[in-house]
Formats: sequence, structure tokens, C-alpha cells
Amino acid sequence: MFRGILNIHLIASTCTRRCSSYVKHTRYLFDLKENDEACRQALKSGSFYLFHNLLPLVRKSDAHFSAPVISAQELQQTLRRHGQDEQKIEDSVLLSCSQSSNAEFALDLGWMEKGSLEKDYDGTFTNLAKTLVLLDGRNGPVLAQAQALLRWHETHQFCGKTGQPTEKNLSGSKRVCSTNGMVYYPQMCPVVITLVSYKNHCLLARQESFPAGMYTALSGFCDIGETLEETVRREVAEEVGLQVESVRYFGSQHWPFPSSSLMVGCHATVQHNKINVNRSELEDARWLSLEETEEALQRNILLKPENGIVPVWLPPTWTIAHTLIHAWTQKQKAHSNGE
Ligand SMILES: NC(=O)C1=CN([C@@H]2O[C@H](COP(=O)(O)OP(=O)(O)OC[C@H]3O[C@@H](n4cnc5c(N)ncnc54)[C@H](O)[C@@H]3O)[C@@H](O)[C@H]2O)C=CC1
Ligand SMILES: [Mg+2]
Repeated sequence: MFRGILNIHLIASTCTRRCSSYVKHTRYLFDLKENDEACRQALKSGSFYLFHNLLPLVRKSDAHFSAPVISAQELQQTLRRHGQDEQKIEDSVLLSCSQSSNAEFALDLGWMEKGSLEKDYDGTFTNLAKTLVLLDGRNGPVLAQAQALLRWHETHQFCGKTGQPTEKNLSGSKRVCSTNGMVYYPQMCPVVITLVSYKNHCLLARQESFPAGMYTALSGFCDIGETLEETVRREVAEEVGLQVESVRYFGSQHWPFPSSSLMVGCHATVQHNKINVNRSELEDARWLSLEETEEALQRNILLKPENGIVPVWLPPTWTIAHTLIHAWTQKQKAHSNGE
């Protein structure tokens, strides 16, 4: 009894500590977003992810990529060494801040010479679409966020109404029209990603542009006026000719392609398994058994062909596609164990 109460007390105090540090950290981030002076101070001691014309700086080791984090001091030295104005650091956009209140930014050095920057930082500015699935841990989501935000700023330099320049606030959380004061905020397109299942099989598909052997769940952009459930039903009907029976929300993730999307993951069941693949949208779609899906989950990187065929592999563990498919296998196993 005493132990039980102690445990509850410990859980409650750990939660209070964690919750209060979360709140503190969130309030600090809010201040950096809104207050130019606070952000200017944070830029002096922050950490930076570097880009060159929207290509992130990465370092390769074996088959994996990681993104180097550059300190404000290192970045200032680089700018000085190349005879550049240190004020250019203020072109950065704020990404987040660590628990120790160290702010993280992204900066596009597209106006500088690419080769010499790569030499300075012992890395390469690489196509994110090609490296994203090879990035581990936190690197994938952070570069996805950074590229999407930098791209939004690059493509929103003028007001859509007056045609006059817009100005970035220091953190990059908005742009304001220099003449009519209209405020623009970074935007994301809602996209549904749906794992369709029928009994103990799930449906995976691929587009021609995917790396060889990579399959994933069905996805599609929401049309204006649609609910998420309506998008799920329409996309499944359009892409594989099936009628959805039930839809269940699973989770979400930001995705940087083609510009910036909010991926909304759903599970859906269908009434029968006879698919009619729309070849203008998909190269292939196929039902995988629980065992086949579990094997595919173990492979989350492009593999060498076996007898001329690349085995089915799935996006990496940190993607919504992977977690959606993994959750389905867990549920199937629990179901077959009678849980
Ligand atoms: N994070 C993840 O795990 C996954 C992410 N995705 C992402 O989902 C996104 C959408 O998937 P798709 O099957 O290609 O969508 P889709 O099935 O809706 O087809 C794409 C087409 O939709 C049209 N479209 C409508 N609204 C659009 C908009 N706002 N932006 C761009 N095109 C629009 C265009 O004609 C485009 O060619 C892709 O960007 C893809 O990278 C896809 C699978 C897994
Ligand atoms: Mg699609």
C-alpha cells in the first residue's frame, strides 16, 4: 500500500518536473518566435543546420547520412573567412530549442561558393529527397522541417495581393507585406496516408518514382472542402478501386515533399480484396500477408536485387508509413494470440 502510494507520488513528481520543463521550454520557444530581440540574442549562441539552395549539408559514413550541427561561433568564423557580412546569420529560420534552451536554426548559404563550404565543413550539400530515407534518428524530421520552412520563405518573398516585397520576422515564423501589412504564415497541405487491410493482409503500393523495391501505404492530398475521412475514401477508390468500409485515425507527421505536407495516418478496412490499380497513379499495389509485412519491416533500406528483383522494403522507422504498418502487424499478432 505504502509502496503503491510512493510510486504514485514518484510518478506525479516526475511528471510535474517533466511537465514544467516542457512548459518552460515551450514558452521560451514562443518568445523566440514572436520577439525579434530575444531571437537576435539566441542567434548569437544557437546551433545551425546549413543548406545551399535548399540542399542540406550532410556527412556520409557507410550507407548512412547525418547532418552536422554548426555552432554560431563556427558560422561567424566561416562568414568572416569568406569576406561575408556576419549579419547574414539573421536570414536564418528558427527550428526548435533544446531542453537546455539552446536554439536551433537553419540557414541557406546559397549565395556562397558551394565547393569551398563543403570543404570547410567536410560534408556535401545533398538532394534531400534522395537521402531522407537514409538519415537516422532526429536528422530526418529536423532536415524535413528546415527545408520546408526555407522553401516556404524562398517562394513567398512577394505579397500575393500587392506584388510588393514581404519581410521575414527574425525567427521566420511569418512574413509581412511591406506596404499593406498583410501577414503570411508558413503553410502545410493536408495529406492522408492510409493502410488498407482486409482480414490478415495489408495493401502496399509504389509509384514509379520510388527507389526500386520501396512500397508504402496509399497516400493522397486532401481536396478543398473534403474531410479527412472523405479523402481516405476517395483516394482508395481512385488508386486501387476499393470501397472503404471503416476509417480510423492513427497519427500524423510533417513531410517536406513536394513542398510541405501534414501527413495524417489512418487505418482503413475494405469489403473485398479485388484491386484494380490505377496505373496513372501507381506502378504497383499488392496485398502482403502478416509474415511478408513483418519481413518487409525489417528491411528499411534499398537492398541489392535477389535474382534480378529487389525485395520489398519499407520507409525508415521514423516515418508515419513505417509506424502505421508496424502498428497493424502488432494488432494482427495480438488478435491471433486472442488478446
Ligand atoms: N511520410 C511518409 O511516410 C510518406 C509520405 N508520402 C508523401 O505523400 C505525398 C502525397 O502522396 P501522393 O500519392 O503523391 O499524392 P496524390 O495521390 O494526391 O497524387 C499526387 C498528385 O496530386 C495532385 N495534387 C493535388 N493537390 C496537390 C498539392 N497540394 N500539392 C501537390 N500535388 C497535388 C498533383 O496532380 C499530384 O501529381 C507525397 O508528397 C509523398 O512524398 C507518401 C508516402 C509515405
Ligand atoms: Mg497517391
